[in-house]
Amino acid sequence: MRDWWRLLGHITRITLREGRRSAVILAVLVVCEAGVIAAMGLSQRELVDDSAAGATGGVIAAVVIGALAYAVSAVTGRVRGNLLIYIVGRVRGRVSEEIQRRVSSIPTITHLEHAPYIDRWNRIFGSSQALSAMPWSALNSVVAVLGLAVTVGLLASITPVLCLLAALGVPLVLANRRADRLLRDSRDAGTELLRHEERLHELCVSPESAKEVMLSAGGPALNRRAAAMWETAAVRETTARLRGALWQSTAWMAYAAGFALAMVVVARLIRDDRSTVGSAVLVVSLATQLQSQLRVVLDSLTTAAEAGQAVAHYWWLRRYPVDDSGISPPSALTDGITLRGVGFRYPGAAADTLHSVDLHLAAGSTVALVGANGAGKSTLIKLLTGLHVPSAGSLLVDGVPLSTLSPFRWNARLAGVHQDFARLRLRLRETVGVGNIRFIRSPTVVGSAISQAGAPPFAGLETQLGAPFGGVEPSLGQWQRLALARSLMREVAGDRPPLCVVLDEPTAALDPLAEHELFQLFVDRARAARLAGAVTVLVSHRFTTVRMADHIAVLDDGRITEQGSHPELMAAGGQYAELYRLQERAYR
Ligand SMILES: Nc1ncnc2c1ncn2[C@@H]1O[C@H](COP(=O)(O)OP(=O)(O)OP(=O)(O)O)[C@@H](O)[C@H]1O
Repeated sequence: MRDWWRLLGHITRITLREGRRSAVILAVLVVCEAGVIAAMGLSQRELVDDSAAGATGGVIAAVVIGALAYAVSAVTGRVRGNLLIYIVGRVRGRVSEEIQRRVSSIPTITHLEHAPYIDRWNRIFGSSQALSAMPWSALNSVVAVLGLAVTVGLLASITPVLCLLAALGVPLVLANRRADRLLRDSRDAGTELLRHEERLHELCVSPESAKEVMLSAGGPALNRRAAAMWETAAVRETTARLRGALWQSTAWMAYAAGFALAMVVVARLIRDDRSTVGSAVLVVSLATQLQSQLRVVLDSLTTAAEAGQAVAHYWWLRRYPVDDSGISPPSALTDGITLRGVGFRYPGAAADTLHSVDLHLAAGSTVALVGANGAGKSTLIKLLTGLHVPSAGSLLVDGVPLSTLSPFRWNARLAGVHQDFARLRLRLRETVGVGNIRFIRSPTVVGSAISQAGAPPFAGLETQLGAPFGGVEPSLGQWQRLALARSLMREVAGDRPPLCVVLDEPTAALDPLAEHELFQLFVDRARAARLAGAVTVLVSHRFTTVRMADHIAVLDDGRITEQGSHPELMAAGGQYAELYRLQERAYR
């Protein structure tokens, strides 16, 4: 509950910052609207009773109050709705920005790769509306409860038994909510089916997959499956609608019966001279408003509760460790990077991916990681770059644990390309320039990075990339060169040289000659950067490239089985030598 209040305070402060005057007007309107219902009912009662008694002054006063109440109701309803959309929209923008900023400032990628975390983000983003509306749902709840209390008080003032009418409004509102919930649940349950249905259709129309679908002649079967899924979801939704309508009709019948009984009670009171015709009018007026008042109370309580659920996720995010208090990495490596007994298990995985890895990446050297698919090479790269944190052992940078370095300052001293490089379909200048955002507008720096990576210049730096955006669609190899160019941006711009360059199959999509040239380029750079002691870590399945490395580590099922220089490993005659000879024979 403390978290709820703290968040309410936080969102209220954002609301006041975003539009203090609009917020104050809205708050006044919300409070005014609560009094309007009672004023309208009372003015109608006075109008009828004073007309019957021939009290002209009373009639005029009732007409003026009634007219004012109607006018306020009409104006406030419209203005209030628009103001609420405006204010909550602005606050939502700020809240979403804050959430995005926090998510992107987490230095590791664990939270982006694993289902429980991803579900949390989705829930936090999904509830940004409820969070932004928190001050209003809280105020609405308080005002609606007060308004309801006034209505019930007025009914009780005629005769206490009429309070039961308010009680009959509750099933009505609950039935409406149940109908909404049934519909929502059916849609939630259908979401997965519809997502599959959409994916199946996408398979048939997206250029990448359509080729395979055509080859396998599987199009009609996929379409049939997709249609069946859509139908199942549609039937579920229709059934939910019918069930909801049944609940609503039953509750309306009960409310209508209660209303009729209330009118009988009032009629008897009038007959016995214990009440007036005006009171009957008041009952009709209040009874018609009661249901909407109850709905507002329950709706605002629901919104507050929804926000309450989001509160827990929100504070979880706020408390997620984003620690940048660590020390700076050294300006140059003298010893290198050492892995001591490093183990790693992905969150939620049943087994470790890396087991007791001992490896020394000497300053200024080039180290190649080789091994079968799934051996753990990319995972090791992710640990070196701080994208994941080892589950066991230690990773030392010049003898200092990586965990004690500032993750952001360590990031700033990394360069390279990951296996799953991004295809940024922007303008060529931006696609490459994001590698060093300060120089994204510099044609000299961007142009130089492009030419050093041997990436195509296309029709100039402002060329739009990506066929879906009406631009040029680079080939896979060209995309990979663009990723390489991106990774060169920091160095080309003259930033501090990297301490660690990771190249995870950076040239898998390149032809062998291009791969050889590019790797040579990176090796030369690494040698040139020897002063900074940069370590270059390369993952490749091509042994002609791998043999150029100073040190080679062979990974098998998350363990290092062999390591040494190319001649040493060849002389040892182990797995490396066998694989090397196999590839050599294949290329002969
Ligand atoms: N995000 C992840 N969550 C859970 N398990 C993962 C994740 N990424 C990789 N793995 C698992 O870790 C193991 C090692 O994967 P990794 O990508 O490091 O292998 P690799 O040696 O680089 O393979 P390849 O040569 O195919 O690129 C695999 O069994 C893989 O299924």
